[in-house]
Amino acid sequence: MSIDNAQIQAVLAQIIDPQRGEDLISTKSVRRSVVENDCVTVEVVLDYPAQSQFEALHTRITNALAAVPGVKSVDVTISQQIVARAVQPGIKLLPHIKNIIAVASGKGGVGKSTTAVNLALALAAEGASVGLLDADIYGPSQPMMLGLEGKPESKDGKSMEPLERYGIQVNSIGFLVETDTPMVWRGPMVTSAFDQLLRQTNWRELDYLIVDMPPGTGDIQLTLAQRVPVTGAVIVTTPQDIALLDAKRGLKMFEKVQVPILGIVENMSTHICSNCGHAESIFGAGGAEQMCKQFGVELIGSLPLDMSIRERTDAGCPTVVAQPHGRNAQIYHDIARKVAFAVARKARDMSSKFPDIVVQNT
Ligand SMILES: Nc1ncnc2c1ncn2[C@@H]1O[C@H](COP(=O)(O)OP(=O)(O)OP(=O)(O)O)[C@@H](O)[C@H]1O
Repeated sequence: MSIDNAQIQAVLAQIIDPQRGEDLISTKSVRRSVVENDCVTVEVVLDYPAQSQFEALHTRITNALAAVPGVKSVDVTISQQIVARAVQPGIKLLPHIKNIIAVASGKGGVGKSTTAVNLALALAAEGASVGLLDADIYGPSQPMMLGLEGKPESKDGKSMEPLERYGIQVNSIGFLVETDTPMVWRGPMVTSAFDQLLRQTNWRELDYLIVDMPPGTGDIQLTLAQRVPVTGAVIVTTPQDIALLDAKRGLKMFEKVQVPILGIVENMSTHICSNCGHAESIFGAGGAEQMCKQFGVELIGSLPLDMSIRERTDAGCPTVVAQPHGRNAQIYHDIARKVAFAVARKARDMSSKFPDIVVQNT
């Protein structure tokens, strides 16, 4: 008796994507399945970056299908395709950038830039095309965190080429001004500098652009959140009450401009003693979790206050590349996965499918 495609689909519906906890059929990951003369061909396309998981998934699918009685051969291909998701109503996507993710914090110094750079590197490590825009106009730290110096090249005198490091494209206000120059920028100047960095950089086909936002929730941040097509925001906080209070303000600001919160990262949640490894909640515990419950958002990761994070990041080699198999890198990878899932769960962007409507008096 020959086998049919319904049997194959039924087997695929039993295979759970371990990253996601959902089966391959309900996540619409099976792009094509064909049975010809009892030979099975299956094409799986994941909508989030997961290159490191391809091999294991390939083996599982192949073994499951090969075990179906009557199957002569199995040919499985796995790839990933990240698509542009919907942004705030009325704002158009930027060319060459599929998804912009803002990394924000209500308060300065909580580890927003450290989280942003490690998030960008973790997404890139899974095969995504990633850019990092350092919009922290008051204190750009990405050049130092990535060990990058120099100015972006300009081929036409108008636009800039992003710099590259560890496989990600980068631009920062820090490349354009002397880093030790005190910057007393007024609001409108800040937003125009940000606009230039965002729109005049020749980003090359990005799946994700991670934007390291300036700290705070004032007019500048609000303007940025309003005029940039943002897929979602990640809010970084520390466990102290004061930081949480500011993080709540940040959360409300994004809600106000209809930018969804993809998750909250609690940084410096426990202190790890570098001598004995003892963990202690010196800034308090449970605050971020409570805040997430209150606002119905996900706590997507907690990083300890760990000297190695500061040492690596401040030395220009962030944790995800410096210690890729370490515990902290795994936490950043986990955060990146959750961010990518949250993005993938959003509706696709359809604005490019509609023509611009021009109203004319004739
Ligand atoms: N989990 C951590 N453990 C130890 N040190 C950390 C951790 N996270 C960040 N740091 C260090 O804390 C300092 C501040 O971090 P970072 O610059 O990322 O904060 P920020 O919120 O972006 O600050 P700013 O408001 O100035 O932009 C840096 O020296 C960084 O290396």
